[in-house]
Amino acid sequence: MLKIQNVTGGYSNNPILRNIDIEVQNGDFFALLGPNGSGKTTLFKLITGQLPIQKGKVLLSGKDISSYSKLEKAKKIAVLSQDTSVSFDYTVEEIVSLGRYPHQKGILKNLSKKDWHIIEEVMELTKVTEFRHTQFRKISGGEKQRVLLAKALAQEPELLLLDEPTNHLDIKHTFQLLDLLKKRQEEKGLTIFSILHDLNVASLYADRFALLYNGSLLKVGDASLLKEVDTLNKIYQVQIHVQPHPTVPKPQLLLAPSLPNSTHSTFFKGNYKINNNEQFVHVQFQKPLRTISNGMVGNGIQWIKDYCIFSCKQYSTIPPEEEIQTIMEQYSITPEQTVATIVEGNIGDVVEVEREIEDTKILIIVTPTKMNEKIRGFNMMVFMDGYFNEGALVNSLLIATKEKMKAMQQFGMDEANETNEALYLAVTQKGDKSVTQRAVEATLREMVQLAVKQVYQKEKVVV
Ligand SMILES: Nc1ncnc2c1ncn2[C@@H]1O[C@H](COP(=O)(O)OP(=O)(O)OP(=O)(O)O)[C@@H](O)[C@H]1O
Repeated sequence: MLKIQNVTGGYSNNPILRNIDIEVQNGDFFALLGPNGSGKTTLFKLITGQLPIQKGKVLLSGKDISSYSKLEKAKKIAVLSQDTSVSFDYTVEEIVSLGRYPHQKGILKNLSKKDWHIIEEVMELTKVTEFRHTQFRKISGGEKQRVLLAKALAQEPELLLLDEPTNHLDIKHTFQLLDLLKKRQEEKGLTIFSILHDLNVASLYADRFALLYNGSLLKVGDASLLKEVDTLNKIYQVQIHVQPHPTVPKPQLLLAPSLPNSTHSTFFKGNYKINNNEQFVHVQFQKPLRTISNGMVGNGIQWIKDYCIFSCKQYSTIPPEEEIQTIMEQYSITPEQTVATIVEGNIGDVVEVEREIEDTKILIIVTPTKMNEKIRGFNMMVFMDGYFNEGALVNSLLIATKEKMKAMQQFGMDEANETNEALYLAVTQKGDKSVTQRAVEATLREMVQLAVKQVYQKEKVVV
């Protein structure tokens, strides 16, 4: 549909953009990304003919774009730029009807029945019908944006060029506008080429992406381009973390403030305290840790400061969340960053095991759940002072579980024991990213074994 071939160009003799090659396929939603000043608007202007191309060419449906007449071009391309100013004092409806101009026939260029049908349809789609008779200058920036989109759609273009179309829009209208464009793309095969600033929004809607940096094309590709964190960190100069969207199969970026980040905290020494008796264990840290857990409250992956296990004689019919809330109130534990589980039986004394491997400190806190003075299960909290990605977190969780089972079997307990056991694994996310997972794994195994053994020794269980 649109082929940008080795294009160089810019303002007078200053070629802002150099050797740009981009191909936009028929029916694609293509997002042009890049930081401020990277040349996105300049490229836009080179395509629309507002700026002369110094080298290379732009092809539209295989034909040099400069060989199209103005009217021919207007039948194929509609442009929605950032400039929402309009020279005359038109009403909204008049502006939208201007979009039909390239299709009007005859000398008088009157609007036909079909033209009116399309005008009504696009005004409905963009939700501007209600102010159709209002002067364009009297509506808000976001409403103007929608009216100009209606005008662009009234043109019935094959290709829609958009320069940051969501600039003036709030979240609701941003998503409404992009939903509308996506529908138009899917139902009518509209090809969309849009400058977008918000990488997460771009990820949700676009099929292909181009990344401009300093006037050069850095990357072209599908959504996996947004997973190239090192490239994005470099060109946007912010700390970016990528993660999958929980319901849409697209990546989403999380940004971190560039505040001083201490390499390693000394979080084990004096930075946590343990309260423990037969009814509960409460491990409290001064700062939250990224935690993966099977808690009844605060489960999944969350930032947690308070790690609780409460005991009960027998599970009641009250939902555990409510029961936990009551218990937490009783002990004055705030619920904001808390993970908590209720287990059946009494809670035994805690055992703490601490190690350091390759600069990563690991602390394991284990408590047994007991019934009739017999150990029925083990609750385990693993704290690690280092950076762990999600794969490493899941892996560590698996190792801790497996090793606990093995240790329990060595002491004659079988896994058929149907008690609820708490497993919390927490990391500080500080320090060097390249913790050698293998070394951590081996240490973790040894620590879990030791912790379980010490619980048996403490509880004076004879094997
Ligand atoms: N009219 C102009 N005359 C000369 N240079 C210009 C002109 N407009 C922009 N530039 C320069 O061209 C470079 C690219 O600007 P451009 O507007 O294309 O960037 P952009 O990627 O669209 O940025 P933004 O995200 O801020 O809109 C900038 O260095 C800018 O200073």
